[in-house]
Amino acid sequence: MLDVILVGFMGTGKTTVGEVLAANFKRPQIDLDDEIIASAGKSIKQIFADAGETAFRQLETQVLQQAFAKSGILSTGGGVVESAANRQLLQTTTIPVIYLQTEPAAIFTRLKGDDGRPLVQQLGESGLRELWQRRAPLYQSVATHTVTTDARTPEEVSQQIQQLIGQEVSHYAI
Ligand SMILES: Nc1ncnc2c1ncn2[C@@H]1O[C@H](COP(=O)(O)OP(=O)(O)OP(=O)(O)O)[C@@H](O)[C@H]1O
Ligand SMILES: O=C(O)C1=C[C@@H](O)[C@@H](O)[C@H](O)C1
Ligand SMILES: [Mg+2]
Repeated sequence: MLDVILVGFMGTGKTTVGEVLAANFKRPQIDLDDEIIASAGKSIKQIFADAGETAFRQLETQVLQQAFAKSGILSTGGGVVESAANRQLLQTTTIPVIYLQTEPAAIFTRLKGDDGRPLVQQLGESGLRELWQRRAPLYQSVATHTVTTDARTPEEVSQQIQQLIGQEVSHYAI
């Protein structure tokens, strides 16, 4: 069974925090973007270039559904809430869904120079800000908890999540 699901905009730290939680809990990490890359046999940039965003979203829904049969910490991709079917899955699960919330300014600082996220290149700073505004209520609509990350390190964010989901890291001593 999945322990926890991380959602949030690009650059909020879902992959990074997922790694910390997986290490602390000694559980596997499942990263949906990595699952998509493995399933397609190419990078996200290449999937967008070859098949477009719609095809990418179909793959994303497939790997999300498959992830519910797995065990561990699930880091989603930033656009997982675009699909109503995905939102319904996230809204109806009993697994805690944590929204990592980060203001656009901090996200831009983190993603400056990033070359692996096609939407960062396509949309630029103002387009990304609009996308952030449009998606914010969608993340809220699927989340059981919200953690702000702007002024927190990934380790601090992980500690906060562990407190929220009621598990002490010492129970899982490394
Ligand atoms: N709390 C944090 N403070 C500072 N930098 C961070 C924090 N969390 C993540 N980062 C940095 O931000 C960048 C993006 O992080 P990460 O890849 O984990 O984001 P993501 O939410 O998984 O994005 P995506 O939706 O594209 O998968 C990385 O360089 C990472 O080191
Ligand atoms: O926010 C998004 O739409 C995306 C986020 C990334 O995690 C990747 O899934 C991809 O770059 C698209
Ligand atoms: Mg990620």
